[in-house]
Amino acid sequence: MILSDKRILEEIEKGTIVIQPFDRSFLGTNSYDVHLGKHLATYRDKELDAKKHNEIDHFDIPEEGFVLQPGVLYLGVTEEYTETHAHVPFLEGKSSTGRLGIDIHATAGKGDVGFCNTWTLEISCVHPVRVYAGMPIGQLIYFPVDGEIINKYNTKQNAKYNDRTIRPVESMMWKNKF
Ligand SMILES: Nc1ccn([C@H]2C[C@H](O)[C@@H](COP(=O)(O)OP(=O)(O)OP(=O)(O)O)O2)c(=O)n1
Repeated sequence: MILSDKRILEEIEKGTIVIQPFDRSFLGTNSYDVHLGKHLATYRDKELDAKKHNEIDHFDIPEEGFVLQPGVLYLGVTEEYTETHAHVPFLEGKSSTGRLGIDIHATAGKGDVGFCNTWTLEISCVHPVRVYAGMPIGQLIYFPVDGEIINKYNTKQNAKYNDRTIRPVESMMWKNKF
């Protein structure tokens, strides 16, 4: 089951879903459109190491937009700060971004119950493509959860991505024990 537009509005009313800023016109039939924040980042090193803290360089998308290049992983961020306390949020692409050859996440679209933050986007493209801050980039959909949650994401010790930020956050894989 996926929450309908009416159910998303009800959950926002209750405070179990928070989307800031919120604009009613961005609500779809069963989704909410999120927008590309102005902050992007790329990894500093050409070769990444999953065991190490790979540093990123931040930069802003200028007024005239920024041309994404194929073969580069860009970390982006949603303009929207979200909280989801009772449902599982999923970040999905939009058909219109997909049709421009833009991917907005690499393998991980699922959020956790209790996730409270902006969403980091793992952006890649097929063609060089100019993107703009504030453009619609993806959509959030919400699934009800079956069963009680023992570890909410915001209380879990290893909730690595719950510190509020307006900039994209690099991989914290190095915090995992392996
Ligand atoms: N493209 C994405 C996908 C998810 N998230 C957020 C929402 C999730 O609640 C949180 C953690 O996602 P995962 O559980 O997939 O990540 P990890 O398992 O790597 O991290 P953790 O150990 O913190 O669960 O990151 C995000 O910002 N951008």
